[in-house]
Amino acid sequence: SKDGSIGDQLSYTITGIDAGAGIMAATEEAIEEYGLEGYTLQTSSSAAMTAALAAAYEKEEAIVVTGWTPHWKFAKYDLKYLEDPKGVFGASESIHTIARIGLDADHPSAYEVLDNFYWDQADMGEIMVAVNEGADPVDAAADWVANNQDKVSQWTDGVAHVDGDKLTLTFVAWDSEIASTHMIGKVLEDIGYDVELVSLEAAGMWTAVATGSADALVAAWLPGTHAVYYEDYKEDFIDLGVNLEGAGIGLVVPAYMDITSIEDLNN
Ligand SMILES: C[SH](C)CC(=O)O
Repeated sequence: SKDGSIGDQLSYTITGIDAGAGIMAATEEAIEEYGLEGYTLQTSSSAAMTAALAAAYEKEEAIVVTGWTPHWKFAKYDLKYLEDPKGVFGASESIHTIARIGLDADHPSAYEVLDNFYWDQADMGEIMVAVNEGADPVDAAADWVANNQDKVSQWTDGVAHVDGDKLTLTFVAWDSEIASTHMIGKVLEDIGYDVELVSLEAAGMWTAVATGSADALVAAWLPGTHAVYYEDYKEDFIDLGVNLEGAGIGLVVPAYMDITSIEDLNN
């Protein structure tokens, strides 16, 4: 192609995020399975990845990132997932809510709201886009909750309010989880909890709930992406089920790149 091989254009680099994210393990597996000669997966963060994407897109340069849906990048840029014929990145994922053992006895109202929590990609997207456009996540979450009382009341109707009980939610600073965690934290505050949000790496997020040092997380990507963490801790938490469906992970490139499959990275 015009500027040497695809690998040359990409400097044989896949632009990743934080090391503990499941998508990073999946990408390492893809490098193996597809025999991506000479490629390295760059570890950074969700924010650094989106900054690199913006810079490349601006100059119509080649880039391949570890990408996921829902995410604001698909609204902002013309992007595509590379086909994954070997199915390394799995099929559709759901995001689950995970509670510590004992939460139902200690904080029944929080447990009930977390168990009821379910929303869709458009809901999450509203908060993600607002944050990407400069809003503080606390404000973007509060706006969404204020504007979506019909949906929120389905989670909170009939749930007893509390008076300042302390609650800790853990998450990883992925744009999707910044949105969901701030939102459900605001809902829990509105029924009286004093909510602390703790941002950790993926392993730390899971460990905190599994050891009971945190109360819950709404950031479990299953069945594939967080399978390792789910298996590690499966006796030590309560899976409250799906809070968002139709999620997905994979390798993502700008539409201007003339490749369609992960296999084309070897061209
Ligand atoms: C980056 S996705 C939101 C989740 C994951 O890969 O662990």
